[in-house]
Amino acid sequence: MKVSVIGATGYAGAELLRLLHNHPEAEVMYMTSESHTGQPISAIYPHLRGIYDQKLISMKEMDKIAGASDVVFIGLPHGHAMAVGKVLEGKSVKIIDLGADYRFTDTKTYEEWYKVEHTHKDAKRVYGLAELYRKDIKTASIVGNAGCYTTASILALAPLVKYNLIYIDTIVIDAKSGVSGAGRSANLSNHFPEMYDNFKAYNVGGHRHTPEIEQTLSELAGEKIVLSFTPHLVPMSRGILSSCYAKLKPDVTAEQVDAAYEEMYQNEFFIRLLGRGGYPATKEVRGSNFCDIGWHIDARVGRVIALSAIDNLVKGAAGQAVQNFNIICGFDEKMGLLNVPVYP
Ligand SMILES: NC(=O)C1=CN([C@@H]2O[C@H](COP(=O)(O)OP(=O)(O)OC[C@H]3O[C@@H](n4cnc5c(N)ncnc54)[C@H](OP(=O)(O)O)[C@@H]3O)[C@@H](O)[C@H]2O)C=CC1
Ligand SMILES: CC(=O)N[C@@H](CCC(=O)OP(=O)(O)O)C(=O)O
Repeated sequence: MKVSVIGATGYAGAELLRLLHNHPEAEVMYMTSESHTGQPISAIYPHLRGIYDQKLISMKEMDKIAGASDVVFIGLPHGHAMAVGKVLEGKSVKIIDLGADYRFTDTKTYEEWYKVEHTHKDAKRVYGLAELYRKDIKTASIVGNAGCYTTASILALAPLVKYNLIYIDTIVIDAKSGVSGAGRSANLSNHFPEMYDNFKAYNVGGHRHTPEIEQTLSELAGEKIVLSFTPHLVPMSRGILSSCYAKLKPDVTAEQVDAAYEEMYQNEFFIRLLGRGGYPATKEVRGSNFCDIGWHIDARVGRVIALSAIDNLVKGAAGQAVQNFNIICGFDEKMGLLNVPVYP
């Protein structure tokens, strides 16, 4: 399959190139950048030297890109993928957007949280969280790859919601991310002295991943879920650890909770269940497409605490995009994604 990467100079785009290099069925045709057009990608990312030395082109050359590609991956900041989607409309090219433009079934919610007008409202899109929407992704033309915090949090909570084990109005998510989650463009919070040896929450009560998590969990529950989500910035490069709390319904046993996780994920290669009492760690998934999940019952207060760890750039972005690519192309879902986590 011929693929191109729009926004190849971002952390997500570069990670995608790393994974595509190991994909036996993917051939990278074009990669784009607006600020480094004409330069080889390896001049921006020296770790790609000798692997990808082709020159970056502008996404203004979209006709050329579309003509040469079966699938276009988009790694642009939110608000920018819609324009690409519109240009590619009607062409026989599938889109996998790593940003948020195509993640919402209700574009009003997108506009409300992202403060951007949605200019491609009628696009038929599928939410790109493979473990839950695999069947729809198979035939999709536009996949809105799930977000990073959302992937970790939804996967940790889904069995509890699906099997009706918790009070859905008691969900609290406390998530922590490495700094690469904020992208490569520097802002003050990513500046080394601000971030290093520091640990802080941000966007409390208003992070834009809140409605994305609510959208999927509500679909699973069959009723509207609202929840609290608090993200934190941790001084590490990669990784997300999500700690999710909820009140268990009366008489729900620990064994029922165990059975829910096992039943829901028994055939999911990328979900590694650490079981009741398990402690996932970001380093144990680093560089891989795995999502590790453990859960605990705090019987004293009647709560379940589900913990999940992912690499934000892999299962939270580029790896998930490749998983979705495999699904829409009819390949084995694991193709190009069998790399072992990098440890220590
Ligand atoms: N980082 C992560 O962990 C995750 C990121 N994502 C999503 O992936 C997308 C890319 O994120 P990430 O790689 O981290 O971001 P970066 O800031 O690292 O990269 C952004 C990319 O977009 C391009 N770009 C920036 N502004 C514009 C613009 N105005 N017009 C056209 N191109 C532009 C840049 O190219 P140029 O060379 O031209 O400057 C660069 O290639 C975002 O939507 C993000 O939300 C999703 C999940 C996780
Ligand atoms: C640490 C950090 O800053 N993370 C980003 C979220 C990651 C991201 O890129 O958002 P999407 O998954 O929606 O694409 C943030 O909180 O804005």
